[in-house]
Amino acid sequence: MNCFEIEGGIRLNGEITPQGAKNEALQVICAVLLTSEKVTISNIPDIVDVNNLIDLLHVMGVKTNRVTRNSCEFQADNVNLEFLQSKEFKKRASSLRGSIMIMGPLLARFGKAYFPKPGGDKIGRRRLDTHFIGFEKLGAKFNFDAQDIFYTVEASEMKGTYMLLDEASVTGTANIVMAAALTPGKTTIYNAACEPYLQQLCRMLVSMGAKIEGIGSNLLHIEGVKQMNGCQHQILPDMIEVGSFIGMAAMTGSEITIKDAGIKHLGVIPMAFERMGIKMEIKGDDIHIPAQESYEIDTFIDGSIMTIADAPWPGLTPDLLSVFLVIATQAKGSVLIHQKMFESRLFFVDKLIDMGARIILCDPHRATVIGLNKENMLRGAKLTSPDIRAGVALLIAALSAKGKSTIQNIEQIDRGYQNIDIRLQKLGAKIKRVEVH
Ligand SMILES: CC(=O)N[C@H]1[C@@H](OP(=O)(O)OP(=O)(O)OC[C@H]2O[C@@H](n3ccc(=O)[nH]c3=O)[C@H](O)[C@@H]2O)O[C@H](CO)[C@@H](O)[C@@H]1O
Ligand SMILES: C=C(OP(=O)(O)O)C(=O)O
Repeated sequence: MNCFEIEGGIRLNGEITPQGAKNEALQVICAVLLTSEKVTISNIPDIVDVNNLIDLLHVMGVKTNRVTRNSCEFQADNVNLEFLQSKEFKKRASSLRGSIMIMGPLLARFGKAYFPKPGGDKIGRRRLDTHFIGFEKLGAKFNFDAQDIFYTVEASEMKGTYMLLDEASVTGTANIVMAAALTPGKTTIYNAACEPYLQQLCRMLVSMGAKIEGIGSNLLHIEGVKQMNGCQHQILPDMIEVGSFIGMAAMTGSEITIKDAGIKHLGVIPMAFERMGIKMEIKGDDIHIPAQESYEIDTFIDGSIMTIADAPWPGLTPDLLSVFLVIATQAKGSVLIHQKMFESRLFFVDKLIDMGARIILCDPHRATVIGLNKENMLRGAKLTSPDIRAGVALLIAALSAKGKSTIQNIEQIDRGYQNIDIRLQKLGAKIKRVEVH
């Protein structure tokens, strides 16, 4: 297990380019299973989760050719379905969450799909009902082996239908869309998730020959096709990285330019940071964050305390709430952070409190933060990263804090942020990766 050692309180300066989006990469890489033809994907982030997924496809028999570290050719013309029952499959597939999205393509193309307990962040209950109810609506038979925690779907015949999803699940929608793309007849999905990840997946599927209408909305119409062809696809910049860098600049009082940020795909993210008092200038597709001595959290129009809450797209992504929480600790003013979707994502506030932050954890979903207005710096501390986004929030806290911090369990951060230490060093951060034996 490695850890980061960080000497905090240093202003950063310079340019940083976001990696390709982790959550889009996981979707579009699973989509290569829909065709026997070659699919080339570029701007793939070189991160643990994505590399594990590529390795999983490879051992399933998909030809993978890494043209560069960030682009890869895939050809799923000889998928080994027997492997899906093996111990090795279970081990590899459960090392991440996104691999659940191999199920939709496998079901539609081969009539069966299996999956063990998915991995990913332990941030509360993360049910998969939406995925399987959707598959069942398309005609699949579902079985759950509770002893082994093993999910099976099989179908001899599937047919398009209307379905209203019980919740706008991101990976659930992706799975159902991919299955419907190759299912005869018309499928209508209402209450579909429509994050940029899904919009990108749908655009990719269309370029593979799928017939999809309503992309970007919560009402998708899919006319199943018999087969799909190869394509080339480029992954968007990672909006969660963009948000993390905006927060990092504000918290450390640094002047940073985020290059090629994919601004038109950021939705309400820039607006939400502006309501936290953070100044930003948009220059073409770059975001320039000037050095700010302080930033003041807005109130609502009636003067009541601001709430930053997550919601399915086009609402604010839950994956940035930990970053909003951490930057609020040094803002002027107060804010209620309301993490509606996940029930165990806010417990890391204990660590921020140890560092000197003023936070009241009201319940597992809500934390009130009373900003210190940079009058008292946070103190360096020994920290452990409980999940990917809390990990990056603690990293931001450590960069801004007085003195030295260590962050353990950085595998969580590496799961989603490409060479983060090296990229931050280029901005002047004193961050060192230390191998712990
Ligand atoms: C690999 C991947 O892409 N992971 C993302 C994906 O996970 P994932 O697809 O697993 O998350 P889901 O969208 O299924 O659900 C996330 C959580 O929100 C709840 N929920 C969801 C929709 C809704 O309308 N109401 C509601 O309460 C669910 O019960 C669950 O607890 O989407 C999440 C929500 O954006 C992100 O945090 C994850 O980073
Ligand atoms: C929760 C996340 O990832 P995963 O769904 O892979 O656990 C995330 O990216 O913030």
